[in-house]
Amino acid sequence: MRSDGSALSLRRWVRSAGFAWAGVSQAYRTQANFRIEVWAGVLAVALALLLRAPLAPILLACALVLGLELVNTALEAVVDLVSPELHPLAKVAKDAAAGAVLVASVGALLVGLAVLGPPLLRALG
Ligand SMILES: Nc1ncnc2c1ncn2[C@@H]1O[C@H](COP(=O)(O)OP(=O)(O)OP(=O)(O)O)[C@@H](O)[C@H]1O
Repeated sequence: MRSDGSALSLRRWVRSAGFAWAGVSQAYRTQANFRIEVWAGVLAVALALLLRAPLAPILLACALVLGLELVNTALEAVVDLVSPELHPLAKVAKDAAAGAVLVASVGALLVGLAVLGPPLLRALG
């Protein structure tokens, strides 16, 4: 009985993960900003590996930016669904969600500079 339940939970988890991956893949295909952030993250991780810099802060910063970009994409879709016409509250919602991505991106840039800057300067100098 218990193993049947575990198998069912695993199947549900795999199914949910499939939907979640579809969301990531859809965002990559349709959102230019998401693609830029993915490749900026890949570049930062590659640099960290090359320079033997700490990887954890870079990975965390990338996950924060990409996660918030996905939330921003979801919120834009919901706003467009419920308010296809212009509305001041729709503007507040979209601008605040975009602001969250901006704040995370500036933070990620600063983390990147702090973590990768010194080893990069040593390697170049
Ligand atoms: N329904 C709306 N009512 C009022 N203002 C809106 C509405 N939709 C969009 N806006 C304004 O236009 C801006 C751009 O909205 P848009 O939906 O084009 O998103 P975006 O920032 O271009 O993102 P993306 O390029 O990912 O679609 C919003 O940040 C908001 O200020």
